[in-house]
Amino acid sequence: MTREDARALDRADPLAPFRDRFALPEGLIYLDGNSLGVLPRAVIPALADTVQRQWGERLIRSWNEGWIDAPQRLGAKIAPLIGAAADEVIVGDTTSTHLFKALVAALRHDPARRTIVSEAGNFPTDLHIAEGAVACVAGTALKVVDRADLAAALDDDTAVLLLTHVHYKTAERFDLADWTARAHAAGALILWDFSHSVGAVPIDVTAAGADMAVGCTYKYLNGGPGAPAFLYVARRLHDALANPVSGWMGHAEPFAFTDAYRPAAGMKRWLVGTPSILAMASLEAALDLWRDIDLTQIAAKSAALFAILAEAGAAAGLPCVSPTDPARRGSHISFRHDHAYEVTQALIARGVIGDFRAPDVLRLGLTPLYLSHEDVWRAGEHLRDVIATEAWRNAAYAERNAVT
Ligand SMILES: Cc1ncc(COP(=O)(O)O)c(C=O)c1O
Ligand SMILES: Nc1c(O)cccc1C(=O)C[C@H](N)C(=O)O
Repeated sequence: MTREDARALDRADPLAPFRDRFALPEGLIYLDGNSLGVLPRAVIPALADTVQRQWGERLIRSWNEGWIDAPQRLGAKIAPLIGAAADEVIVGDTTSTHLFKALVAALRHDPARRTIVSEAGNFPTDLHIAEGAVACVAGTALKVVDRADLAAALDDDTAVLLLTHVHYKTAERFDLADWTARAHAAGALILWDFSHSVGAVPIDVTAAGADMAVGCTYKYLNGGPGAPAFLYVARRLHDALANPVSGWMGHAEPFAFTDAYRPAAGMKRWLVGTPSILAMASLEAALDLWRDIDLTQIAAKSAALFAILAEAGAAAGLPCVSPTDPARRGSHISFRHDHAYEVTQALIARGVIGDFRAPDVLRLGLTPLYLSHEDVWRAGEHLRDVIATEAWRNAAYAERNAVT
């Protein structure tokens, strides 16, 4: 791949016009959109309006002018990105909180089933929250096994299988329909974490028959730091599952101010307390970008960007830990190196922002909406140079940051 080849791909790229809709810092090649997405330009006026007019002028009246329905309205905007119906998704809280609510609900669904099954090496919060959930439901347990042992771990004691669709470190992707069917064959529910797949790969929860899913919105959906997360529950389970964090926003009549809790119908029962409207406003403006986007174009461009870095990594002699088959991975590429931390820092010093995941992974996010093929080609050239010249052996690059 030459720079000219990359430029030719950019000229033919149907997603190229979206780049201008993001405030990309000058001179930076940003390969960390899988951790914190770039600021969409539309967020700036949307936040200004929310602060100055909605909060500043309309004040409390704004609750009746769009704020109170924001969780459902934003859920309906996320729904097409995961193949759900508009009324099957709600936005609010964090991914961690949604995981807790969904896991406890699943454990209480069928008291004869007492186990959560999940994967060793899953993103830590998923396992930590699962640990917390079983501690809250007497007689239940968490079974964490290697990926190769997951199928054998499912049995008639499994209440719920918790899987992260795309692995945060390696980018390995579970087959959504296949693993949903396996959980169902064992009589269990399935809960998917789409944090690394929503906006990165096509998802169809309806076709797969998935039960529940959660996901964060600050990565590929560019909702902003700490943007509210989403929860999907299949409509057939809406009445059957109960939110254990029974707050007033999930009440059937929050403004009746009654003492006793009575859950709302549909997804509204999964709400807890007052949502952060400023965070919702930022996310909503970011979600509106997705209205006209064809996810198959996202997948095709992601594969093309991956191929560029895979070639550069191979030329540098770096082992790639991400699957070679695009259908079996998400939208980042990870390489192994004994000094991956220092390599990451050396790249950052050159204006190529990726991240390090302990103990030895260099992770580079490929966000088709705002990266050009030429950006990624240039990142590949820097990577080759940092490895070939051993530029990473600079003592300054070994100093550890709090957030890596
Ligand atoms: C798979 C996965 N789940 C959950 C989270 C985060 O959860 P929260 O937004 O609650 O911090 C992340 C990343 O931060 C993640 O990669
Ligand atoms: N959520 C994050 C945060 O609050 C600070 C730093 C990084 C993050 C992340 O998103 C980490 C990310 N989930 C990962 O896959 O590593």
